[in-house]
Amino acid sequence: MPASAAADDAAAAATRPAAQGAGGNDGATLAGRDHVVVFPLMSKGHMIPLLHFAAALAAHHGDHLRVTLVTTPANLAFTRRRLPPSPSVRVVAIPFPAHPQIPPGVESTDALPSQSLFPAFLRATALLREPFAEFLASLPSPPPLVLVSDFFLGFTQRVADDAGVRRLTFNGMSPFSLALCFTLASRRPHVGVEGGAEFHVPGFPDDVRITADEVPDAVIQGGNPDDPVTQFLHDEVRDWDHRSWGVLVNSFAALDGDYAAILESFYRPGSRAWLVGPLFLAAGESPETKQEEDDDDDDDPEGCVAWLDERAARPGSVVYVSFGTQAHLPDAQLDELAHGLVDSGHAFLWAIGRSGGEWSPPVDAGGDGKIVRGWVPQRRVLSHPAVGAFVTHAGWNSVLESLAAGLPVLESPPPPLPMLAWPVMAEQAANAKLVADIIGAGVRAVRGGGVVVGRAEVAGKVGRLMDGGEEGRAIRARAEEVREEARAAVGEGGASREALRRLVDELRSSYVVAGDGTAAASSANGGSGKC
Ligand SMILES: O=c1ccn([C@@H]2O[C@H](COP(=O)(O)OP(=O)(O)O[C@H]3O[C@H](CO)[C@@H](O)[C@H](O)[C@H]3O)[C@@H](O)[C@H]2O)c(=O)[nH]1
Repeated sequence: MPASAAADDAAAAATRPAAQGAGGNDGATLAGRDHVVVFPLMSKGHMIPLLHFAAALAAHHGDHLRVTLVTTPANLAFTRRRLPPSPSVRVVAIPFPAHPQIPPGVESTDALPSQSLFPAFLRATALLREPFAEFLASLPSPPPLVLVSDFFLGFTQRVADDAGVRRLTFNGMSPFSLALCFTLASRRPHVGVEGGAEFHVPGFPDDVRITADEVPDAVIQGGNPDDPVTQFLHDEVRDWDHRSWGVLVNSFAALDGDYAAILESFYRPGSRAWLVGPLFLAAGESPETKQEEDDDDDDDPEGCVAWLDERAARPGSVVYVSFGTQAHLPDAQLDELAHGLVDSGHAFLWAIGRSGGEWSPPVDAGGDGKIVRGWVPQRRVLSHPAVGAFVTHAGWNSVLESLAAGLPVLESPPPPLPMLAWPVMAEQAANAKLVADIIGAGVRAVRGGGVVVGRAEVAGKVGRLMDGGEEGRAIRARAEEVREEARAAVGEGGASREALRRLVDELRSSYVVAGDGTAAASSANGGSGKC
């Protein structure tokens, strides 16, 4: 273990001489692997689902598996709050590497002073390779059953290979969006297609048609060799991610499992996509949800729930607005959004976070508009009866949380919220397509390179969702069906619960021990197969 690493408890510091190695290919170490190491990217949209994955393992496999969550010191408090107080789960912190462009103490993407520092942040995380390898080597024998790590942490594949440990990659996206982004990036069917013209994506169902302005930014940027994130992915991720033993996916078969096979085709032969979500439901009653019930002030520093409680007498009267933890809108767009919300005539709660910077609203909504720059307990907000619609950037966690709002805490939650899906960056355009056109759980904001969505569109679409008309009712009914499918997926015998059980079983049986006690398989992650 690195000398400077902090451990959650004394047991976490258990070490063994490096000479015993973590290679794991001697017969004795192959049996009895019961340790899962989880290493999320330090970015809320990526961390939260993996914390829920750790909680799900503890809830359903805690009697025979141990989980170690790896993070950095400034993320410890956030991490601990979301993990169950189970003896089978512990947290280890590795110091965040010094980097000339990243201010000391900034260890999560949402704390970056500017989104332009995201590439530098990623470069800093790549410096965790050595301390992480030391940590893995310090673990007592036998080596871990699996390393579950974010795809941005490409070095973890190399460390896992060296240690003889299988690696599951996780990037927080849905099978639909991953399949779409990978196919567009490799086959490029969008190239040369004029503005509004529809085209077919190879391998996708015939009735799924895409237009050029729906192509996710991640694909557009990926085609630009000067883009610093593209360069990082090229240098540190691409050749490693596709060698993973499998892909952990925060979705469920009934929602977009049809795209899993396309996704799998981009990984080494035999690699499987494991749909075990929605992870916040698979985690069950976590400390997080219990805190939610206890009205924990730390999780609601701005008093959002109390503000909504004051409006509880008018169910469905508030629009909730959030663009997640990474998207930044230009001031001109924030102005139009503010005007549009006020013009809609509905009360709104807007979680603007740090992305609001120094911006101040050009219109005064009086007591009917609350703009919040601190943390918002989003899952509580989404299930609050006063809230009637969700204006969202369509980050995948937000989409799932909206579709399954109210679960698992409320037995009979209010109808899920119709979404105005307003993609800003990354794969969000694909999520918006799924939400609005394929699932039918919302409508989309018109987007397009640099185009500001105008106040009239905001007011009009919010009005359509809030005003109790046929469209809003149909969307709610569709979302309610999806919520029941999500509930069933994580329940006893459900597709996601079963996938988690099979994942654990297959990982165990994948470490084959020959009759003489030696390893029958020498490559933990299936050789050098690169797509
Ligand atoms: O004040 C806040 C802010 C965020 N959240 C939570 O933070 C998460 C945010 O995740 P998400 O909605 O997916 O948005 P991003 O943080 O923007 O997510 C990034 O990661 C996602 C998963 O890979 C991608 O889908 C997005 O495009 C990418 O921007 C959700 O669980 C929210 O509930 C809160 O609870 N309170």
